[in-house]
Amino acid sequence: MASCRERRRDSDTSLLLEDEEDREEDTEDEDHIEKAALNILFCKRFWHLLKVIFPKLISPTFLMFCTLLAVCLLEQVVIYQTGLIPSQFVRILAAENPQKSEFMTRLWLSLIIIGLNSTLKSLDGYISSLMYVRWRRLICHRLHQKYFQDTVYYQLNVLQENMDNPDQRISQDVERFCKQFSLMIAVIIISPFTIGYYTYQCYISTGWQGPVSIFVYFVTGTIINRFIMSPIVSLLVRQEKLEGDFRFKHMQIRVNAESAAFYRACQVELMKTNFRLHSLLDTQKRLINREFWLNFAVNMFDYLGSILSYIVIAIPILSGAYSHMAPNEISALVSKNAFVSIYLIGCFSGLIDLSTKLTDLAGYTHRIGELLESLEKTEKGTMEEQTNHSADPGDGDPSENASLCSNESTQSNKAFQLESVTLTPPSLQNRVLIRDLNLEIEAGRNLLIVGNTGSGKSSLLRVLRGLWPTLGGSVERISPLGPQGVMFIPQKPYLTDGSLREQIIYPLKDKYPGQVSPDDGIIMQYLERLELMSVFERAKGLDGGTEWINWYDVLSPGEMQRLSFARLFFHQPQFAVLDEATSAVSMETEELLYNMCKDMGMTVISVGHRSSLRKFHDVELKLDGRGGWKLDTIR
Ligand SMILES: Nc1ncnc2c1ncn2[C@@H]1O[C@H](COP(=O)(O)OP(=O)(O)OP(=O)(O)O)[C@@H](O)[C@H]1O
Repeated sequence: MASCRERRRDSDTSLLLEDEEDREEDTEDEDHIEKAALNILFCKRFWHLLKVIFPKLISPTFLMFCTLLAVCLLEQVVIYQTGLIPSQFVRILAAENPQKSEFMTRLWLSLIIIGLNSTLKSLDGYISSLMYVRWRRLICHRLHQKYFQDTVYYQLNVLQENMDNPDQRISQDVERFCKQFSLMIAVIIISPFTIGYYTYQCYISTGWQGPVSIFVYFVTGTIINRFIMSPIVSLLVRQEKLEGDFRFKHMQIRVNAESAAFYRACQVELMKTNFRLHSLLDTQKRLINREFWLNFAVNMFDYLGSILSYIVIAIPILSGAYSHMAPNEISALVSKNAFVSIYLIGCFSGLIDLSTKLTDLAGYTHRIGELLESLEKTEKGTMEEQTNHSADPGDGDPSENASLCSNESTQSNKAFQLESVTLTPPSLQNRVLIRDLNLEIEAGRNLLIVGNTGSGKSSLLRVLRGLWPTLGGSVERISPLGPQGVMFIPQKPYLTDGSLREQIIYPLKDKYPGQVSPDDGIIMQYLERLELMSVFERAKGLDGGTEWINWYDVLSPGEMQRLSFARLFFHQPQFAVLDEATSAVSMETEELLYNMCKDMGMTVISVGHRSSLRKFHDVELKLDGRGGWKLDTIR
């Protein structure tokens, strides 16, 4: 008999599967509605991306494009000459008196043409690859520029529920889009020229019947492919999303391996990870089923095309149009005509083949376009927010301003002035955490924010930082946010990739990369006082840990918090906002840290549960989590 725990696990799995089935049905319905809209959206989003990769007319991308066009045209001339080689040999060898000198000349010419052909083909691939790199750089730069604008990355990752896996879109989808498009571009740009030229050649050899039958064949192929293609695009978009979800699940385990291991969570994590895998594979299977018919149609058209070329050539031969010619001339002409017709059909087949690549391209275009639109919308919202708060000193870019302790000019008596502020979580507007709060945070008056867990303490800090909007009231930010004015130490210590120095000077950029800086002495003093010398040694010095990327795996929570304080002491802002920043250190260390803040003249705004914190503060703001608050002086 299955144990109670196993039964519960089974029921969890079946609930997840039922959930997924419901979602599958919903997506089927949505699919129909989305298909039409997706096609219009594709054109809009593709145009948007084209404007990113071709920013202006005279640009390196445009020059590359022109060079590629020239190379492709030249390549076509050489391909035409290569195609004529067999007919020229047939004419020489099938003549009544074959001439050795004529044969040798033709042989040398053919070798030169083949050499040229190979060079041009490699050049065309080379330029396409260079374009791929350049496009990827342009699109990623554009996305990064918007993503890292103010708090846009926070809003996208935390507050916007409809935007899945922005990281995957930037790192993977852009790569695939650029690769696919760079492979298609040569075919797209050269097709009008080759089709025009070979249609003319085909007309000369076969009369109007040849080109017309090939055109009819192409149009039929395109219409059939169009019908098969449309459901594939929405499936591809979904597959990319599930691919990102699956990768995210593995990343979650990677980042939280220790916590999961403490819970002995292997079974539940196995179930959840397999669930993501199965959702992905089911969608992939549906996609493969649909692609079967697309591939079938594409292959049918490729092979039917070769038969059609013989039908086209047969028409003038069977109607006796070439009966007056010598046998070697007819053979040469048939060989030449075969090449022209087959090449023209090949051009059309190439365009039909593009349809499979186009579905992939459309999927990536939607995902990148969606992200770009969302980024633009969020960026606009943030800018409007900033304009509304134009009285605020603004965030600026703290990393640009690398001066240590040069905050005299920006010193102000107050950090924040809150009037009648009402605050709710962003997606739960009926759950008021704080109602009509009036608060003035001024220099020299340390503020302690207390309340039960979930009562809105960190949320108030989010509002102060401008991450969350308020439901009502006004928040005036008087002191500039950043290492010179108001510096936030979040509840989860944030350690970036890079050396120990980069952790300490964060969010500033390294002023003296790889050199001894004048700040080294002071940094070492802080490391010693905070008992972080063992970290200094393990990191092989301030600049030694470049390959030691994941600090979270190798530092204890207490060490991470002390490192955050080393950062705070390095910057010495006028106001320090500490969100449970000493929860993982001993009371003695907590006392040392607060005393150091006091000695440096910092005003602290702390969130915390420990009663030992009271003695370092002057005022206490108590939240009840239902909107109520109380401000008391601490004696
Ligand atoms: N991004 C979010 N979207 C919606 N609700 C959120 C979000 N972040 C937090 N909340 C909710 O807002 C409420 C207040 O959260 P907050 O983090 O401010 O609590 P807190 O008082 O700091 O708690 P703790 O002492 O446990 O840190 C909680 O109920 C929380 O679940």
